[in-house]
Amino acid sequence: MKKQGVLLCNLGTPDEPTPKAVRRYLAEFLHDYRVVSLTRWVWCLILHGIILRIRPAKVAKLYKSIWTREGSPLLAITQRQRKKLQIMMNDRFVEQEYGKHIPVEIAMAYGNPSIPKALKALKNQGCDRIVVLPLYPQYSSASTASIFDRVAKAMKQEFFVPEFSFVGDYHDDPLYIKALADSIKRHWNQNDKADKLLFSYHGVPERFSKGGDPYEKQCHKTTELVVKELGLQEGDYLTSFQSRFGKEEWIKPYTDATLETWGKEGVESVQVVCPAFSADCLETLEEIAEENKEVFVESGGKRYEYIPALNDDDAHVEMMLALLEQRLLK
Ligand SMILES: C=CC1=C(C)c2cc3[nH]c(cc4nc(cc5[nH]c(cc1n2)c(C)c5CCC(=O)O)C(CCC(=O)O)=C4C)c(C)c3C=C
Ligand SMILES: [Fe+2]
Ligand SMILES: [Fe+2]
Repeated sequence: MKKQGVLLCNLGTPDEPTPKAVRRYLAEFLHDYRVVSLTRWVWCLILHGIILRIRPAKVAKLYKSIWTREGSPLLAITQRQRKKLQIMMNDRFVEQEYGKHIPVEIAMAYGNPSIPKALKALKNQGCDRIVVLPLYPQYSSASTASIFDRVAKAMKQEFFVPEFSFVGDYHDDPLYIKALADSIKRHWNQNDKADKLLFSYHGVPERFSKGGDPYEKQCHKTTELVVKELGLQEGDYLTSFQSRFGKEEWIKPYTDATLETWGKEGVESVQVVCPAFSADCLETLEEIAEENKEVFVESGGKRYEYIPALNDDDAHVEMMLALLEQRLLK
């Protein structure tokens, strides 16, 4: 029987909220062809000549505003998810059924802890079968597939490649949908329901959808299933896309433009949930909770609330456990 291990992956984050650390992180991230696929020499000129000279100082300030005593929220939350998942697995999974204890490691596609290091840690614990769970509910080539590439690259120099099982997406998983819907209901119990519920997902270039990336469709499906569970009617909610980067067209409608229109049209209150993010991070805590609040209020809106990501909620970790149970061999 094989010794199995689990690798939880997320996108990555700088080691410190300083221009130097942010530059290092962005350089690794933005060199990935899955993320930006312009002709290499053209992109390298833009990236090294402009972006990596200007963006790190600006973005480091934003990271400083969300940094915690445990470090970057994205990493701190992923560490908490790992800890809870390991405890739940130890409690629930009968060791004899799976051969041996199943270790859980975390890794980031860019920055630390790196995918090669985490895979080495699993290998050192004797794992010869690894389930990789990218914590991206909706598949995208810029997120999920880049993890696939990095896992494969880490194995390139190895004589022995373990057996891998790779989770592609869980955008319509019933436990994920229920956990999301319950988190929204919880928010409604603690704060009154707003005029509108905005489902804001990380955006990708339009080119992705045209090329066959199912991300946009999967985002709409997630919204459809959650609103069904919540009993919302058309007009009560909308799906939008945030975090635009660069000059090309990204999938629409844009989150900021939607909030501006709603504010101007007299919508008084809005609640925003970000189902593409399994952990709170710069894109939710700063862009959504702060920047976009300003957009809405300055356009005439009165009440604006961000509904936190599922983070290390029990229901979220239970969902991870169920996804793994479907893939771990007995
Ligand atoms: C350059 C284009 C980008 C694409 C395409 C993209 C897709 C994408 N990203 C996430 C998740 C996250 N992105 C985060 C930050 C972030 N994203 C981009 C660019 C693209 N993302 C940049 C340049 C940054 C860094 C911040 C900045 O400079 O603006 C994060 C947060 C990381 C953190 O440290 O908190 C996450 C998470 C997904 C899911 C996705 C495709 C669907
Ligand atoms: Fe380069
Ligand atoms: Fe991103």
